[in-house]
Amino acid sequence: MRTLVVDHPLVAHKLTVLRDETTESPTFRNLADELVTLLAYEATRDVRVEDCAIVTPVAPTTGTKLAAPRPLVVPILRAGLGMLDGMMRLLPTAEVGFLGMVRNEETLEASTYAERLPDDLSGRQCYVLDPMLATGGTLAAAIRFLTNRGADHITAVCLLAAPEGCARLEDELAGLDVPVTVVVAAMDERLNEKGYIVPGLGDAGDRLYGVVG
Ligand SMILES: O=P(O)(O)OC[C@H]1O[C@H](OP(=O)(O)OP(=O)(O)O)[C@H](O)[C@@H]1O
Ligand SMILES: O=c1cc[nH]c(=O)[nH]1
Ligand SMILES: [Mg+2]
Repeated sequence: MRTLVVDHPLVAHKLTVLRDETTESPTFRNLADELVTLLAYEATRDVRVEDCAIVTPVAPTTGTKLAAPRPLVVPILRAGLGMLDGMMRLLPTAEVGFLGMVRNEETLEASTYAERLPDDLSGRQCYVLDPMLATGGTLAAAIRFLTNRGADHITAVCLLAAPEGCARLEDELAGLDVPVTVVVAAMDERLNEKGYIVPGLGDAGDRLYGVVG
């Protein structure tokens, strides 16, 4: 597994406002959207492309286009939905599949409550969107889900990660014969006793969409 922390002053600035507890949902949503577009630029560095012939107003030439099959973007509901538009801005022709997953806040185990994905992902490049990589349980399960269906290249785009979650992911994916890259705006210090990222930004889903009971 490859982890890429995007080191850029605009990312750092926007992330700082995002973390601030006084930042309200509308601003939080806008910042998450902008941050993802910045991360997407790095995350798509190895998107598959092929040559194509075109004619400019001056001369024929060989250009580059996204290769078939189209990449699949997979936001993890709920919080990953806040990253979808920002990703699609750079990959407007990608397909989108959905995975609904929730972490039990007592056991910290992730479970899947919804799925709308192609049955066959053979040969597909997948971009998984989830703002928080905390214990890593959710992302590990999502990656397993996609590779069990045949996905052969996974890039996860996250806003924040904890070192403990990255280590677990590395462990769980050790036998996997599929390249996995995690692109993240910042690697935080640690998890607290409740499995929250420190200093983090709190519950990403709640900050985007409000507290659910
Ligand atoms: O790395 P983990 O320890 O598994 O935790 C990370 C998960 O927790 C959050 O989702 P949550 O379960 O709060 O669902 P939500 O998006 O509906 O709020 C977050 O968006 C990740 O999916
Ligand atoms: O810090 C955390 C950990 C898990 N999920 C979140 O939304 N935030
Ligand atoms: Mg949540």
